[in-house]
Amino acid sequence: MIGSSTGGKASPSLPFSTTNFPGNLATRIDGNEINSINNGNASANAMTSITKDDPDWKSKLNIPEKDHRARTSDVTNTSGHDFEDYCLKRELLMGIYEKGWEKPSPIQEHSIPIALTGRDVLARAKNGTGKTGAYTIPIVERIDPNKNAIQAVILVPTRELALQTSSICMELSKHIHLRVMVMTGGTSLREDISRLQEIVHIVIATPGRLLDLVKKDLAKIDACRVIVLDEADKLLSQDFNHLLDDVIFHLPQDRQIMLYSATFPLTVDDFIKKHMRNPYEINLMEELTLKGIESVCFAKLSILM
Ligand SMILES: Nc1ncnc2c1ncn2[C@@H]1O[C@H](COP(=O)(O)OP(=O)(O)OP(=O)(O)O)[C@@H](O)[C@H]1O
Repeated sequence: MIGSSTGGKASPSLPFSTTNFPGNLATRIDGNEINSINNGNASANAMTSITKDDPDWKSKLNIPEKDHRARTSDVTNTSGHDFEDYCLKRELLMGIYEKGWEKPSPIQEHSIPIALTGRDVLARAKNGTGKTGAYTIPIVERIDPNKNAIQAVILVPTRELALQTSSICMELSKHIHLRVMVMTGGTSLREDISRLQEIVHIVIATPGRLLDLVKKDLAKIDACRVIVLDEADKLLSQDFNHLLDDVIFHLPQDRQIMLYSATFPLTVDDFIKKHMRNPYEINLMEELTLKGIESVCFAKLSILM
């Protein structure tokens, strides 16, 4: 095992402060309400004052108050990229800036440009360093809102993480007509089935519920070309491991797989070898700084440790 798990999502000691997270819907509304949100409405209202070619669009954004609290080097030690460097849609940039994110964090700098190319990604970074943005930004960029199909699946180990992730995803895409669905165990299956009759572009799910709906042929993921495993170490633990092979089996051959985690224990190796193709590796953990070293396989590192 390369390192030990640092536990779940955001906590007060994490590199980015999280306490004033402006739109933390996950703490205010439950999954069913999230499921029914239509980002399109927010978009229609907000877009009336900013036209597509408006050169002053940035100055008209509704930017939250700046957070002046101290941040650790995990998030400040960047190469100086701007979100605009990645040629993202104007509407997505608006969502990013209105979330209060001025510049990409290191994991976002490493991940976004590669993920945008469709290549598989294997990323290791501490909790709270912006991993969610590192994969949701390229996913939102590549979704076609006019196509009525599940185009991306984000798998997480718990319902709480699914809700947190969906709230970030919806905030970032609030100016785009995207439909995000949370699909987790412990909720009404019937409501999920009825929600699936409507348009869904992005599914954020725990593996068991997703697989259940896929096997019943209610959730169709045969056109889904991107899958993310967030907290991949937990998803590929013995509890879930067997489910993941099954989920991947239902995806098209031509798909992108991205793994994000603070740790990559040996249990992840099998999955990487079996399903991933020449993944681009990112490792931002201090004890394994790989700056300037290319193609170092996590598997080899784990043997050395
Ligand atoms: N580029 C950015 N600029 C400023 N704040 C950011 C940026 N990216 C993410 N954040 C904020 O940092 C906090 C932590 O981000 P996030 O939850 O994505 O981290 P994470 O690495 O996914 O953590 P975990 O592994 O615990 O899920 C959130 O409040 C998020 O809004």
